[in-house]
Amino acid sequence: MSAPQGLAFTKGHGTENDFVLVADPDGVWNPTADVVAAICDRRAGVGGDGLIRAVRSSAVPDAAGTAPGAEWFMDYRNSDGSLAEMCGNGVRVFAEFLLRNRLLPEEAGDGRWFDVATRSGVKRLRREADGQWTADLGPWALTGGDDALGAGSDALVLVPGLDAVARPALSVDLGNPHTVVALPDEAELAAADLTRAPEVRPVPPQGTNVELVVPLLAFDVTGDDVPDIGEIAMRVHERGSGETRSCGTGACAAALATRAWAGRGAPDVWRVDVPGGRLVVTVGAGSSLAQGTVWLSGPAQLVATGVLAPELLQHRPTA
Ligand SMILES: N[C@H](CCC[C@H](N)C(=O)O)C(=O)O
Repeated sequence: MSAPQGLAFTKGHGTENDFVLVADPDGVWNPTADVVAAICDRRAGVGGDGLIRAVRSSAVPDAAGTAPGAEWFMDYRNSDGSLAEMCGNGVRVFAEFLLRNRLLPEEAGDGRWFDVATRSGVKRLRREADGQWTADLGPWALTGGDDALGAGSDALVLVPGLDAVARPALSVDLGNPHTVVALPDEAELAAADLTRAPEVRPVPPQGTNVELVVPLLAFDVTGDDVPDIGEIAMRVHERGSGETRSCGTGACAAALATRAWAGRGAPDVWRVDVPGGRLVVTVGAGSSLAQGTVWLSGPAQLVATGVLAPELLQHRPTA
C-alpha cells in the first residue's frame, strides 16, 4: 500500500512576516482551520504567520468572474486558520513564489505590472530592478470617513503593558480591518505587551489588526519646505496571528493614519520601520486624507522548500 502523499510547500517571508506557501492550481486542497493552525504551529508544524494557497482563478468560483486578467488567486489564511481578505507582505511573497516556480510568464519579473486575484479584489504587482516588489493594494479609507478625520479618532484602545488609559485610535480599511494608535515615543512602543491583544472599543465586528505607531521624522527632499517623506516606527498585533514582525497592510494603515493626523501638506511617501525590517508606503495621487489608493513596496524572500507530512494534513484537534 503506497504511503499517503505529503504536500510540497515553500517557506517565505516579507520583512520577517512569514508564510507557508502551497501550489494548488486546481483548488483540490481545502485545508480546515485546524490543519492550517497545525501547519503554522512553530513547534509541532512548519511554523508561519499564515498559509498561502496559490489557486488558478478559474478554479475559484467567486474569483473567476471578478478577475479576468488575473491567472492566480491568493488564498490567505492566518495562523489560527481564519481567512483574511488581504495580506500586503503575503502578496509580494506570493508573487515571488509564482515567478520562481515558473507559474507566471517570464516577463512578469521584468518590471511590468501583472494582476493577481484576492478576496479583496484584483491587486497589481511589479518586480523592481533590486528584486523588491511593489504591490498596488488599491483602495483604502478611514472607516469612519470625514467624521473620524475631523475628530482625529473613531475608536479607543487599551494597550497591554502601558498605563490603563484608553488611547484614541483611527480605524483604517485596507480590504482588511485595522486600528491604529499613536504612541509618544519608541520607549513606550517597546514597553507595549503584545503577547495579549489590545482591547478595542467599540468592538470591531470582524475583529481588527492593531498597529502601534510612533511618528519619527519628516524629510523635505525637494527644497520647498514641505515634507515629502515621512518616517514612522510600528509594532502590530495581527488579527488571527498575534504579534508579528511585520504587517504590510498594517504598515499602510499606520502611514495613512499618521498622514491623516498630520493633516494637509503631509507626505505621501512613508518609510515604515517594523521589527522585521523596512517597508515603503506610497499614497496614490488624488487620495484625500480620508480615502484613496496606496502602494506598498518591500522585499519578498523564499527561504526553504519541503513536504508537509500526511499526519499534518490529516490533523484533527486533540479532544
Ligand atoms: N492578519 C491579517 C491578515 C494578514 C495581514 C498581514 N500579514 C499583511 O502583511 O498585510 C488579517 O486578519 O486581516
